[in-house]
Amino acid sequence: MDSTSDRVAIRTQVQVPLRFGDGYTALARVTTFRGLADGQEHLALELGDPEDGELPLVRLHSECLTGDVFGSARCDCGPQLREAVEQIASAGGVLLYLRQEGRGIGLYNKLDAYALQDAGLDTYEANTALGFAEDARDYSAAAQMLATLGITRLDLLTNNPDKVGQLREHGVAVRRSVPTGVFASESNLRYLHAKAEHTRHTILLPAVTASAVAAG
Ligand SMILES: Nc1nc2c(ncn2[C@@H]2O[C@H](COP(=O)(O)OP(=O)(O)OP(=O)(O)O)[C@@H](O)[C@H]2O)c(=O)[nH]1
Ligand SMILES: [Zn+2]
Repeated sequence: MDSTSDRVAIRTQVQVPLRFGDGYTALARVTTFRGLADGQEHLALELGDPEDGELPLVRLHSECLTGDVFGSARCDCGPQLREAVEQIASAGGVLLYLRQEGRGIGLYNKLDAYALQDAGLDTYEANTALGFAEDARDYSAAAQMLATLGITRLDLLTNNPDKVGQLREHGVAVRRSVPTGVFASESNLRYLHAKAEHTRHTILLPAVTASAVAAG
């Protein structure tokens, strides 16, 4: 852990009851922080309680306004977020909601990348065509948040090996990664294939069809 973690502190903790459209409810303790490395307004949602001797289940969820809020079918973020809340509330753990829209390039740039994808580039090629890294996310602040909450050992809900690797580099003991569901549809199949092939996300997918390619 780098020395900036020493300066990170809890700013506020509040209880937020969550209620989803289908009636599912959960109670979250939401924590905000002072002094995070990247200065962003990241949130921690603590849900449930791990059984004695069990490790907390943790998800680093990267913000996706279009998927998380509006239900965009271009990606799998919305269903992953909902699944994560349920799994963590059941197992006990924390969801870090990280303000890393568009894999760290921001919302407008992500939408520019969508336009390039509609012209034929894949999700990573579109980032580089815009002058960004393929994936600009850095999980230092996430490691600081976990340390501040006293979480040093955990199971990580993800298919992304980079999240596991970066957390371990920051001294977090990730025991194992727990795969998320695969929420494939015709609209997001090409995007999911690019993640599996390009950044080695551990997701098993059906073959891309001609109509899925057209859908981007
Ligand atoms: N730049 C860019 N960002 C995207 C695109 N589609 C989704 N995102 C962003 O990608 C982030 C989610 O990352 P993913 O690569 O889908 O999944 P992950 O978080 O790496 O992996 P999991 O933990 O397994 O879900 C969110 O911040 C989305 O806004 C895209 O086409 N271009
Ligand atoms: Zn998304």
